[in-house]
Amino acid sequence: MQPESQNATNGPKSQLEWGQINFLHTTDTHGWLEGHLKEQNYGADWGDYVSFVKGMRRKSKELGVDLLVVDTGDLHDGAGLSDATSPNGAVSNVIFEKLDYDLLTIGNHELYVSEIAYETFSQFSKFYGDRYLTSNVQIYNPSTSAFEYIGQRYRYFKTEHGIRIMSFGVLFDFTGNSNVSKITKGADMVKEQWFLDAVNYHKPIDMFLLIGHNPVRPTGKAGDTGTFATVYSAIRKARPDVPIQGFGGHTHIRDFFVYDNKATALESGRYCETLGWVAIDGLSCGPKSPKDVPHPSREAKIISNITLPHSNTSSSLRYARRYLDWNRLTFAYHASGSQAHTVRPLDTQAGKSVTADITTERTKLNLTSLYGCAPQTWCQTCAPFMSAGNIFSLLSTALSTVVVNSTRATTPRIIIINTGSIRFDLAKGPFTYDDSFIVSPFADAFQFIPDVPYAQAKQVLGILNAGAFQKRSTPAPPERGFETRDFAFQPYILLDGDTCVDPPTTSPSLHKRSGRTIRRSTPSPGYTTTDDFGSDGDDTMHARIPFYAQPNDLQANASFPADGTEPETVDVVFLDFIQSYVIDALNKVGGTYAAADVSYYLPKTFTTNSYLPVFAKQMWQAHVPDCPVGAGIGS
Ligand SMILES: Nc1ccn([C@@H]2O[C@H](COP(=O)(O)O)[C@@H](O)[C@H]2O)c(=O)n1
Ligand SMILES: [Zn+2]
Ligand SMILES: [Zn+2]
Repeated sequence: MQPESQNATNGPKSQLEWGQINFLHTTDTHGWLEGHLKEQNYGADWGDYVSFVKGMRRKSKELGVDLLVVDTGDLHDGAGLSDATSPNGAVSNVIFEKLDYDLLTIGNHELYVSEIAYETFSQFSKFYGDRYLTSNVQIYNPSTSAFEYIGQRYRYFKTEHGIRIMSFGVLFDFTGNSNVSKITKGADMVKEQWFLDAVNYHKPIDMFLLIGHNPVRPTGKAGDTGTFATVYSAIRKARPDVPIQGFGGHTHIRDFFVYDNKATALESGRYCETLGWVAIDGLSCGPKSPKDVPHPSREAKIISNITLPHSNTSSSLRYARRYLDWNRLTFAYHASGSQAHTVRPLDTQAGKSVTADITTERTKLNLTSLYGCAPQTWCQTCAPFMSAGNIFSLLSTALSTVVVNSTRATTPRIIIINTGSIRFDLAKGPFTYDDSFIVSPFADAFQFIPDVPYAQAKQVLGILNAGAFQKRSTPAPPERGFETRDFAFQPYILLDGDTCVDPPTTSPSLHKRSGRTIRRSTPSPGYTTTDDFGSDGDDTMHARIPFYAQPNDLQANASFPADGTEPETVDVVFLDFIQSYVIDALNKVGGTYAAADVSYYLPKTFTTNSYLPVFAKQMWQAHVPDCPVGAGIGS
């Protein structure tokens, strides 16, 4: 938890619009429940969010409207709190569960590892009961010897104010799951009898809620694994006029897509940086539109040139969408009424106790244990691939230095990793046990094929990088839904004693309200989103950060001949996660390799999470500015 007063240069631009029904949406939290300790703009923790939701539920009650809180999956792989335990999520899921979600669904990160999939089935899914939707995801249950849905296929329910909702939770066409689960492709699921029956339910449906770990924007290209358009189309064909509201995820971006004049979908970023907000008015049922607050005013108009079935009748629905930055200033401003006359404290007992739990668990897990002090910041996408500030230039050195099998140390080797194994920027200053998960969380191990003719080996990287959608790394900026985020760990400028949570003005630089004065500097770098409603969705205005697309894979070389000549043969070292792609690539250029030719280059316990700590301990022990003086170096 970071104090809201420290974040006064940027803040919410105005009150949220409230409609008859309203939604808060998280997705791809990936274990970031401690918040961003190095970026104050995303510095709230899960306890702050618990308090915020409480405040928003109270506000919705006072306004006499509905508020639903939704999450769309990917709970692990990205921070120490979720990944330093075995299995991942043993601690973080319990903290996550402090939030009384109305609807949730599963992400692909709940399905890579069988143990985690079973934990999700037996614990997480049971905790949320009929609110956990997995319309197309089943798991093998050894005690019944049958595949069973991990959660519910659908949920029909009535909101507090009487809106009758049919909801589904649909995972994209994911194929990287372990063999204990089964994912039904979206195109097949929509033909299943249970789905058709649910769409044509025997009781009235006022709104469909389509949640899913699934991008909201169809690419329109062959091989699109996103299936929201397929499910939307199936519902729309059967129910031409019923509103459909979607909440998606997986591509880690802020986005809002209009399917037709009664159907839209929101995607709310990643890593507890973004909290999504949607408000809808104009429903012919449910509560009255609330008084004394701004209302949703936008009609949904199709922007995309992708042809999908659409409603042919006019619509009375009006929408608002907003992307909130995940910090206490934002939470206090929107939930506790600081923009109105009554200012209430943000914190609740429950929220404070969650914050305390997070602190205790972080200590128990030793997450602040220090490996070394990074001399600079390296980012994923703010600088061109392999340039000085780009993380892959650092990793290329780190891989060459520490990924070495002592029995083959003098044998030339190429080391290939998928850039998607890197999940976040590496910040200047302390590089801790926690940071090792933040930057590279996976337990992917290094395998190799020995003595491959270099003539073949040197072509592998090009083939992988030219390959269609080999493994997603950083999402390429789409035509819309493109955003950037704050990488620079910018300090926020404060005035002495400034504790105000008033909204900022864009100009002039001095803002006067309630007798308090705040100096506003230029916006800090952060998300600058454009979606189907335009460029006004970000709750806090930021300066744009450059974005450079990165290739699928990175190659590092080591022990090559000192005279610059090409070796005859090399060891081809790669992550087990991309084994099949590397074998296919080698076989495309004359190789005849199979999985039987592959063995572990280093012990299986030396993973993508291991090499940076080893490198940091070797290279970053000297004191650099910004590192805590006297902090112990972790082992
Ligand atoms: N063992 C793993 C698992 C996943 N990845 C990378 O993560 C990407 C998926 O992440 P999302 O949050 O977008 O679902 C996947 O495409 C891989 O790049 C990995 O490297 N190792
Ligand atoms: Zn994700
Ligand atoms: Zn995902």
